[in-house]
Amino acid sequence: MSASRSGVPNAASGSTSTGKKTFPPVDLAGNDLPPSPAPSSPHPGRRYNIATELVFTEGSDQYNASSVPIYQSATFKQTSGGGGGEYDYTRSGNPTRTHLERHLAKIMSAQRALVVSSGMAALDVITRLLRPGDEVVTGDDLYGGTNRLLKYLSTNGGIIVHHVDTTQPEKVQAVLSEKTTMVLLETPTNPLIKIVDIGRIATAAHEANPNCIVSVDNTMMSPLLLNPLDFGADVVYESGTKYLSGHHDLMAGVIAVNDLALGERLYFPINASGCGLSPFDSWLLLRGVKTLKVRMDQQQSNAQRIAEFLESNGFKVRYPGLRSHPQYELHNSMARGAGAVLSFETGDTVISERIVESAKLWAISVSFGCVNSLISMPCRMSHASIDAKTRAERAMPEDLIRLCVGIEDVDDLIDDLSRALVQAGAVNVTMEGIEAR
Ligand SMILES: Cc1ncc(COP(=O)(O)O)c(C=O)c1O
Ligand SMILES: N[C@@H](CCSC[C@H](N)C(=O)O)C(=O)O
Repeated sequence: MSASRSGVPNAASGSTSTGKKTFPPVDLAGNDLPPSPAPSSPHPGRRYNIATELVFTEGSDQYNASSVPIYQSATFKQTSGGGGGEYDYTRSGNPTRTHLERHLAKIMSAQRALVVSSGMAALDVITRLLRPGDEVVTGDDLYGGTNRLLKYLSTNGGIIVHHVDTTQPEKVQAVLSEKTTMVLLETPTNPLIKIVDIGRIATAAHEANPNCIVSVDNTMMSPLLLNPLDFGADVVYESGTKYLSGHHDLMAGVIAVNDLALGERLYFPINASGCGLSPFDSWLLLRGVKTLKVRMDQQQSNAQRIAEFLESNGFKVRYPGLRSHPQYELHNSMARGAGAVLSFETGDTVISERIVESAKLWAISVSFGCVNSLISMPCRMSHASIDAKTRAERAMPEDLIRLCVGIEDVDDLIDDLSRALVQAGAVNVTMEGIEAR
């Protein structure tokens, strides 16, 4: 059994073909290990189109169960006093979790995937690579919880965090230096739906410091629509609470890498702190992933119709599926779709509040990526942990409404939204229909 207890043996460290230094492997105590031979492919690799790969899993248990069992066991019997079992303890590794990790590695075109208890736990694990004095470069439009964790690390952990407009690579370039040990990107950003050129920023970051870890939060896209590792990212992570699971019945986080020694570094805090995903949630997530494509196809086509409906009625809509999005071309050069989250402004916070409260089919909830549609006001909900002064500095409109589109009948969703817009006084009703005030 490997040192990882998670199904993937240690890999050799050294330099990549781009000259980028990689991490040496570590043992269970976190000590550096001498390089070991690179393993043969740790996951079977992708052979079929994504819709097939999402549902096709290889390997099962000794009974060839069609649905991989939930190994609801904290501990595992060993073959001798010196250990010898493939698993010893679920905090360190569990067969249901391993099965999910191998499946996700394949889906994410990564050498290794790790699953943890939430998207924030994933970011927490990644930021444990940082040391006091390290510099992080990140965006000025970020999920509120990401902003909160980075603020905590800068206040209490001696980490210097630079928030810049990551849509402008020259602004990123201006703060990059050999002290930059991590770049954290979101694209599209939550909630302003700004697009970030992952390849350009990853290249600049690695030029500034070959050891810099470029990490991309892929929650808004899912591996179906974007593979940040293909554009030079070192680590991709996402909240499995969203599209991957799709039913808002679990919390999960996924981390994926191509550098196996880096993967082992990331596994260490998962085992040490115990944030690995539980067997039951691993099973639920594995089940959810299988329907990712059918859900996303429907959510995305609904989102496109709704974005067009709002735009054609005079609202300023932020959605990368609209040709009017200022970074439409950039987004489509990286991604295979626009996702199902869009935001729009009404020009009046009270009117926005009334719209949110008048909608019936749209639940007033945080989160996104689920089969049912949600409506929210980010400044008061998902991003309320960013103080009002910072929100204003970062030009986050207080009246912003975020729509997270589900798989319902799109005409029902549009009818409900139109009724809410009229009821809230957000539109003038004309002979032709409605138009933003
Ligand atoms: C873009 C983004 N990243 C990360 C997270 C964190 O995920 P989780 O809620 O699963 O911790 C969220 C939402 O919570 C998010 O919107
Ligand atoms: N009260 C929570 C808010 C979670 S927001 C969840 C999601 N990322 C979204 O953008 O809707 C908190 O403080 O973290």
